[in-house]
Parts: sequence; structure tokens; C-alpha cells
Amino acid sequence: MTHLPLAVSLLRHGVDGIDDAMLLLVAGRRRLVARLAAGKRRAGLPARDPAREDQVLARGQGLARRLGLPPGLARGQLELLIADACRLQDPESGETMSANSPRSPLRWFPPPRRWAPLLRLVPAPWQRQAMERVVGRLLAQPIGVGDLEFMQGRRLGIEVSDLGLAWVLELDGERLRVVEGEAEASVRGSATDLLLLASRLEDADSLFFQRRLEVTGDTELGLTARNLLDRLPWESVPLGVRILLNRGARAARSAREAWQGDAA
Ligand SMILES: O=C(O)C(=O)C[C@]1(C(=O)O)C=C[C@@H](O)C=C1
Repeated sequence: MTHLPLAVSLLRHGVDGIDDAMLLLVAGRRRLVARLAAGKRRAGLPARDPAREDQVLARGQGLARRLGLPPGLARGQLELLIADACRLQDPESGETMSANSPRSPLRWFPPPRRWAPLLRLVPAPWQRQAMERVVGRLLAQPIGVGDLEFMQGRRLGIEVSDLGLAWVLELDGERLRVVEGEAEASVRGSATDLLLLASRLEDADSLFFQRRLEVTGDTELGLTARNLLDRLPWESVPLGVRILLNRGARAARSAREAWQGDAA
């Protein structure tokens, strides 16, 4: 197998990410078109509206000009989308899609392993800062009352298995820092399961019992960390962070269920 230069493979990851994003948007447009069709039917309007099609093409071409895109490109893309929308709205075509389709909209959202390469493009210092901030907020209370003393000078890892991301945390006085080097013990799980744990939508005990979370390395340090996660004082986490985590974890769980349902 030929070995690609790093820059080429990073740029290809970027291109893949943009292709995925475009297809997600196309799926979103089709869903809106299905709703539009139902709305027009209820209002007694015809499915096709040539004046609106011209307007869509003109708008798109105007934007394409401002973006410096080749003139035929935007027109070609938009014509394809409109033709697809017409097929979708034509009961004879056999391609209709219900506006109330039971397929979850979260099927549009690719699973973490698809967008992980994009996340890995985020510069390491930014990732480190975000991690320090989130974990620092989550653990502010236990750090304040000394419950994390066992971590002074010890290195605990957090590994997000499906994103291929890992950080090593060390408690330095009252501050949790992301440091370089090997972890003495690590807590490993998928992005969704770690979010479910952080948001308290699932408890640490059952996540570890079902082996969705794992502790590796120094058993004593790992188990102490695990017990701490179990007893995290959720009430002391700032309300805004709790709401964000809760929403994020629910969305990640629904997306995972939608993708699992799709594979079934
Ligand atoms: O705007 C509508 O009514 C649509 O159904 C969407 C759409 C489009 O794809 O933009 C498709 C068919 C119509 O003829 C006009 C526009």
C-alpha cells in the first residue's frame, strides 16, 4: 500500500467531512420538501411551482457568484436537487417520503467514528483547554472539599474510544491539568457512554458493570476514580453545564439508537 504524505491524508479527511456535511444537508432538504408537499396538498396548491424553481436557481447562482464558484456548478447542483424534489413529491414516481416518517432525524447525524477525524484536526492545545475546563467544572466541588486528594501528583487518563482521543489528567493543587505522558490508570468508554456518565443519565455502576466503561492500568487508582464518578455531586455542577451535558447526552444516545436501528 502506498504511504500518503500526512498533509494529503489530513486534507482528504477534511474533504470526506465536507462531503458528509453536504449529504447531511441534502437529507435535510429532502425532509423539508416532504413537509412542503404535505402543506401544499392541504392548501390545494399544485406540487410543482416553476416560478419558485426559477427563484431557487437565481438565488443559488447569486450566492455562487459571490463565492467565486464556476457558474454552471451551482446551477447543475440545484437542478439536480429540484428534480429530486419533484420526484419526491410525485405520487406516481414511487419515491415519496412521508413527512411524518418514523425514521429518526438523528439518522442524518453520522456516528462519532465518521466525524472523529475532523475532531482530531482541532489543535491539541484547544482540546486540552476544553477538557480542563469541562472536567474542572464537573469536579469543582469534590476538588474544593479535598475528595480528589488521592489524585495529587497521580496521572489519570480519559480515553474516548470511538473518537480515538485520550487525555491524561493530573491534579496540581486545586487545578486539574491535562499533562503529557502515560497515564497510571485510565477510564475508557465511547463518547456517548462518557457523556451519559457525565450527565448522570446513566450511573457509573451500571456502565462499568455492562463493560461500557472500563478501567485499565493501576487498579487501586482506577477504582478510586470509578467510585468518585459514582458519587459525583451532580447538584454542585453549574446549572448551565448540567443542561448542556443533559441535552448532548440525550442527543448522542438517540443518534446511537437510530444508527443501531438502521444496522438492524
Ligand atoms: O418550494 C417548493 O414548493 C418545493 O416543493 C421545493 C422545490 C425545490 O426543490 O426547490 C421543488 C419543487 C417545486 O417546483 C419548487 C421548488
